[in-house]
Amino acid sequence: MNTPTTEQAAATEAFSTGAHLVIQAGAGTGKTTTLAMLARTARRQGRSGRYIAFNRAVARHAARSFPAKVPCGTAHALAYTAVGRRFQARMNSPRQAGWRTGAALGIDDGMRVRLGERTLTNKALSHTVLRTVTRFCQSADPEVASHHVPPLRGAEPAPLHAFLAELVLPYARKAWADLQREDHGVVRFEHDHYLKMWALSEPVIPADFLLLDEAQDTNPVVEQVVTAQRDHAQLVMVGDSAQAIYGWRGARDVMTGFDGRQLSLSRSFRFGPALAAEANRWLTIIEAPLRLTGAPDLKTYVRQVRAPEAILCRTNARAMVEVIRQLAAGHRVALAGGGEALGALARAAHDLEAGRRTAHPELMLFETWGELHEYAEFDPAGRDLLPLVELVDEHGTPALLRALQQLSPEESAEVTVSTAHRAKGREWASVRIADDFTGPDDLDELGEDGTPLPGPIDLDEARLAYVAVTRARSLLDVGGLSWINVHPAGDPRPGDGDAAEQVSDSREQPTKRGAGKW
Ligand SMILES: Nc1ncnc2c1ncn2[C@@H]1O[C@H](COP(=O)(O)OP(=O)(O)OP(=O)(O)O)[C@@H](O)[C@H]1O
Repeated sequence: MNTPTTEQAAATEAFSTGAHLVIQAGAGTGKTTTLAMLARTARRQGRSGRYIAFNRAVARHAARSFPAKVPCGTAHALAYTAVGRRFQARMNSPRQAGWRTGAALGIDDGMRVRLGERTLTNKALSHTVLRTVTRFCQSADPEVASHHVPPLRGAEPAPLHAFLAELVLPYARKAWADLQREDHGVVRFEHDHYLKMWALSEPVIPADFLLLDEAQDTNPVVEQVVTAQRDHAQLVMVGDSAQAIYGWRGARDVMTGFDGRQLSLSRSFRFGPALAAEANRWLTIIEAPLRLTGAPDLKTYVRQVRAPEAILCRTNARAMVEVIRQLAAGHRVALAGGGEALGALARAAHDLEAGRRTAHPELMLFETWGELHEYAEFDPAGRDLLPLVELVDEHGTPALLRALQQLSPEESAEVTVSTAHRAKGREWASVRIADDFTGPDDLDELGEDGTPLPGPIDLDEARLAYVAVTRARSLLDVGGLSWINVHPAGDPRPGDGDAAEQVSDSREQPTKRGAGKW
């Protein structure tokens, strides 16, 4: 058993008082070990409770170090026991195309509606109806409403979206009503559906304490259920606000603003002081309350790495380029999360190039490759698709599909390519940051030396950079993030007002480069 650090001892001590807690656990600081310490303390006090994670893999990892009597599971598992099991028969129904579900809900097969410059087909409408229900299920709202209707690529302007919402809502409400039937229905029953039904039933979780992991990226529906327990259960929100990178998907950082005693874990067990210093530059930019301390006995070098174990990219398109390069160099390559999503996009691009509409949910409003090209190049809403469009233009879809077929499983790969988003929660001995983590554009102003001043750093980009650099144990090649070495905010001195002005919060202004999905 590990001897607790001062911070771990302080967390255990605070936990034993029964107070609500927020534990900011920096990257690699032994979060699970600490939570298991809390769980053991509770057992000694004769208190019962549970650990809640956002996915099963994380819950299983925690269960390995937790006392047997403290269950580790997901919010979905709790909801399944309470509500979901009643819908078992519906969950096993075969998958069917969205347009068939749409037809069963009354969407006419031949339906075509003009949406600005684009045409909404029955397929696109059906898909949007189902996405609307999912978004409602992930929200804390009591009813399906127009803000749950997802923005459609190519039809983002507000009047078009309002028109779309009017079309979608009656079908979405019908779909939600259909889902209430336990025995059979026309909409395929998914896990998010019973989670929402459970949340709407205002459940009381019988527990003296609840440990919510990854609390910096919590769905509003889970946040609502967990925070509603605060009068009878001790709540412990654990995670790292500096790693909140799913805000664009509707996740919320429940830790910031939660009324509880604030604690932190800052001593890294993953890497040494040199990497901690690199991570701290980003934490300073984010204005996080936490600064990491590297493990003195671990040597981590920050320098160029020729053959890293992992290459972390900002976009999926760049990940694809890295896969092609590594294959060309004769390496066995894995793509974290597999190649399915990119394969679907490559096939969609292929359809559009052939002048056919695609069934890909993101690109359903486009009729030709040229249309998508124009959207990505000239519409600010489509700008994040530009890397993908350029990738297809440069390599061609057959080459992309061929490369995806040559992927190896991670266990046997020499190098794993991943997006920074997918790399969250993971670690490798050596990591290189890919070149698509470019710095902010220069301002129009010139500095004293006559060169253009660099623009402010987007805070969402800085959080992603922090996640990326903290994945390495022994070697980090900062690669595409090297621009931080010459940016005024890269090494701010205490009280350096100019440097503090060199950051911008994308919660206030939309990010220039989109959410970083593609
Ligand atoms: N007090 C301690 N003394 C020595 N080693 C420790 C201590 N606390 C945690 N560790 C070690 O740190 C490593 C990471 O811990 P753990 O598995 O709890 O982290 P995690 O929750 O998986 O990851 P992260 O901290 O990155 O979120 C483990 O090898 C663990 O044994």
